[in-house]
Amino acid sequence: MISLQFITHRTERYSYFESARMALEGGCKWIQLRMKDAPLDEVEAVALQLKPLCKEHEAILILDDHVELAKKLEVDGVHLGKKDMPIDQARQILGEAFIIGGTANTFEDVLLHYRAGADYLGIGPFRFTTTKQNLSPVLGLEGYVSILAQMQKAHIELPVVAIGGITYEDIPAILRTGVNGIALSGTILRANDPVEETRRILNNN
Ligand SMILES: Cc1ncc(COP(=O)(O)OP(=O)(O)O)c(N)n1
Ligand SMILES: Cc1ncsc1CCOP(=O)(O)O
Ligand SMILES: [Mg+2]
Repeated sequence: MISLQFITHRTERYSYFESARMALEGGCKWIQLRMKDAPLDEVEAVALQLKPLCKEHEAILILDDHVELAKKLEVDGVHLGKKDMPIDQARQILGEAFIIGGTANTFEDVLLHYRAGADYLGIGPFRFTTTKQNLSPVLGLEGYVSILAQMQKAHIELPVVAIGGITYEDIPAILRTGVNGIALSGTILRANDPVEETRRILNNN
């Protein structure tokens, strides 16, 4: 079964909590609470609701961007990009027990995150997506092949999660590039039945 990280996103149909609940119900074991532009107190309220549910499902809960909140709420970790707190600074605040993920679009990004002590990398975008503004250049399959080859040459062994515009049909080919997992938001949230779609993704990959 693949390693699947579900990333929450604002939709007309579902609340952040409901979207994460459906992914968990479908068997997802890794939730990233991403509430772009939401006030911190709202992120805190949803995270507090989600934390026991993730525990019940034996799933990891990480927050997008909010290092201090992750520490305060004792969730499992954070995901940080170029515009967020640097990973080495986050590590000083969170210590070794928290998971810290970093966004990469190039091998140079990978090197920086590796040296700063990231636990995993979210590499993307695979293709264009409207889930995130100000996207970095699209990587396609060749982008993953190239970055993973450079990582291997440099003996950098960090788990890689592919992200950005990934559909159900894309998953087998992306996994064949050697990435360790997939992060999805829209593909699950746009499905008629997000619980079933999560199950279908997990059971067939
Ligand atoms: C798994 C994963 N990979 C990449 C990202 C993007 O993070 P970031 O570059 O900080 O952009 P925002 O998500 O904060 O808009 C991610 N969140 N998760
Ligand atoms: C957060 C993020 N970072 C790069 S692409 C992306 C969005 C992923 O969502 P989707 O699977 O809907 O494209
Ligand atoms: Mg960020």
